[in-house]
Amino acid sequence: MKKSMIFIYGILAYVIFLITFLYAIGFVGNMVVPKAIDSGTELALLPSIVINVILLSVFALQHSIMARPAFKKWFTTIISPAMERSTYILLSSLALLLIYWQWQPITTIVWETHNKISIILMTGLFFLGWTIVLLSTFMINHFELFGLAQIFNNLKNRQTPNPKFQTNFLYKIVRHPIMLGFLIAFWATPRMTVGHLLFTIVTTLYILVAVKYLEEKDLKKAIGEKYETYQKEVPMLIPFTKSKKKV
Ligand SMILES: C[S@@+](CC[C@H](N)C(=O)[O-])C[C@H]1O[C@@H](n2cnc3c(N)ncnc32)[C@H](O)[C@@H]1O
Repeated sequence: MKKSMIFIYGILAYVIFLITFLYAIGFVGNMVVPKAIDSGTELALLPSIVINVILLSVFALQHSIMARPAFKKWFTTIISPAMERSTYILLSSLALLLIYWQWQPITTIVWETHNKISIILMTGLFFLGWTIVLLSTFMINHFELFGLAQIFNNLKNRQTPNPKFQTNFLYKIVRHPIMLGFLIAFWATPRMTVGHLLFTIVTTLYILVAVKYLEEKDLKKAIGEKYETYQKEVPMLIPFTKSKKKV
């Protein structure tokens, strides 16, 4: 494909990702967007659970399979390496849009607070979580993470350097601040329904498994001893739970 076409494709993929990311805040927070986690007509409990778990599994499978080095190696034999990351974020965004579209609300309340201070605290934590997610992408490399560096370098006939292993800012406090941000944003709510809780439990389990058994395995293989030292010194997700000096 022509370099200019790849560039336009990558920009489009990034714009779709940005819209999907912003929609996620409204979807999980039950605010602003037309279809949120607790809105819509309710089905019976069992079909709702089955549909929702299938939707989350589609995202988890797409996200995990396409992120593995072996898959990327094969995939870049059929598409330009410059398009690989953009395609990954585009398909992740489509999987998320499918969740927003087909999500079945289950609105039985698990917890709810009417206390003003608790509502402010929970809502503040919710936005803090999303802020941590966004800021952390810049701490590793936002432009490389979302394919923009790859399409720009390709357009300019330049090689994109291999991603750098980062241990700066929030990456000094936990090894996975992006995932920590998501966990905070998903759990912190003044009004938790069964549907929201199902979403939160499944995504929490997915994050724990994907980070520990997939991402860290690949990072250890790629970075080696330096990553093992990082694992010993910096906690995975819960800040200040390791006594050793930080890297
Ligand atoms: C969606 S990001 C999530 C990063 C990390 N798990 C987090 O929660 O902050 C996934 C990409 O980040 C990369 N990555 C993870 N830790 C990194 C680090 N410390 N420095 C640079 N890249 C990292 C992984 O190789 C993967 O390509």
